[in-house]
Amino acid sequence: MKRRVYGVETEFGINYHNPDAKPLTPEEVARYLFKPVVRWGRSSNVFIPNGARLYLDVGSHPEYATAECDNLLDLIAQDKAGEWIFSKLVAQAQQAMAEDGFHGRVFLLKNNTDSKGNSFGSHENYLIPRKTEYRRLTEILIPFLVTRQFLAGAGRVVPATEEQPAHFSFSQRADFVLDAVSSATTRSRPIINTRDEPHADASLHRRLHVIVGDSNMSETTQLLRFGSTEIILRMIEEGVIFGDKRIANPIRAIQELSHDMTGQTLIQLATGETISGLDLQEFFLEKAKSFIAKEGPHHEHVEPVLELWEKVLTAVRSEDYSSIETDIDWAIKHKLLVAYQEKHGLDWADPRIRQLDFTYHDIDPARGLFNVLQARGQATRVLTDSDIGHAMEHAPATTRAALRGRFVNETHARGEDINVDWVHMRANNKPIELVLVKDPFQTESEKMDRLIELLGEPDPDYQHPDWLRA
Ligand SMILES: Nc1ncnc2c1ncn2[C@@H]1O[C@H](COP(=O)(O)OP(=O)(O)OP(=O)(O)O)[C@@H](O)[C@H]1O
Ligand SMILES: [Mg+2]
Repeated sequence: MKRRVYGVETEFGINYHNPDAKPLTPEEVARYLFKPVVRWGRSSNVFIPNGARLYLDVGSHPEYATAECDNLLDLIAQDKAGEWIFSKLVAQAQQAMAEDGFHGRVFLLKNNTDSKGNSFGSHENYLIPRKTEYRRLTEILIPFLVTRQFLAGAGRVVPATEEQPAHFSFSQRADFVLDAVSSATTRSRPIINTRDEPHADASLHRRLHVIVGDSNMSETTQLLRFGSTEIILRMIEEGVIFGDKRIANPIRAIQELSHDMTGQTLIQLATGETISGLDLQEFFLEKAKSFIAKEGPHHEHVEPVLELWEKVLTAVRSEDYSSIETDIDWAIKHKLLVAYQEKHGLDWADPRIRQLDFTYHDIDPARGLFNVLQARGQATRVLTDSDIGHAMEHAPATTRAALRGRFVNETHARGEDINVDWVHMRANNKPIELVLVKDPFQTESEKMDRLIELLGEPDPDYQHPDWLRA
């Protein structure tokens, strides 16, 4: 596929610091967070004007799933827009709680594990042709994903256990992965989830669901994460021969590699061969470079992604991270934590260091440590603030999300009761069939035009609530 549809889902962690006698549970805090959402959309599971889905599942991990994007920068902007929307919802929740006599502080964290050892995800979705042989795809993709943590891990302070002292690891998520491929997302927590829900014409397409990734704060890291994976997918689809790189025990490998910051841990392949994690990832980079040299780049971000990919592997190999300490989440975090340790004479086991790890992921623009570093120019960007503001209010223009965005805008401006999912849109009180958009690239629909005409005049005073505006 030269033009691909992507989407990313983020589950956020909630922290509540509670000075009151009667504590609020994370579930109760989540309910405060979603009050304005329910007021606006009559549900805690809504599609918003930028085409994204915002919802509160069982438990207390609010989720934001971006609209379908066909361009990496759109994808990153749509994902960041989710952080900005939730940060407005946090401020509103904080106020509503204070009015009810609760004086704690709410923190929404875009990370993948909490202090109690729970894990929550960041799921990537890639449109792939149905004809791609799925088994071959997973056999190539899993060794790539097991070693992708060098490129896109968000870094984690790992508390001491009986076997190991406290230390820093590449990945947030690696320790919680339990399976290579599976159709369950929570129970077995696989690298690739095989549940077959294409949200598209199933005879043509499949939606590849990668659930092993860390949530990223850094825009540059996101570019490398999604961009490198997309290049590998393209190569698989073009029939590039990778040889047999299956890892004998992918779960053990992903965990061991995460904890060795040299990248030199040896892993055993199914063929019996052993190879270091770094050499395995380097193999994919070299393959990608020669493929692109031969075929040419298929979109404008291919070359920058390859350059960044090489830069990161060189840095890991030299164990000198200075060339990537503004680009890659784990390296940005590592630099920050090491500087703090040196200044205060602390080690990895100190609870203050662990706290800083969490605070790195706080989505609050003024309080979150990543956001503070970025504002000071210590994290490189691929977007501007106005790109993100735009993505809060506008769906991507080049996928069916454009139709969904238009539908949500037009119906809310008329107070219509609606029903929406990734492929369907319906105004419940209008006697017209639902609009069905199975093609993720479709941006026009006559049926939608007719439906909107039927709706009559919009309320001239209608405005989306503040949390949906930049
Ligand atoms: N055909 C498609 N190809 C690739 N990505 C898609 C396609 N259709 C939708 N997406 C993306 O897939 C994601 C779906 O998010 P959603 O949270 O609804 O996931 P799910 O896996 O269907 O369900 P759940 O999270 O409830 O288990 C969104 O980011 C969306 O943009
Ligand atoms: Mg989801």
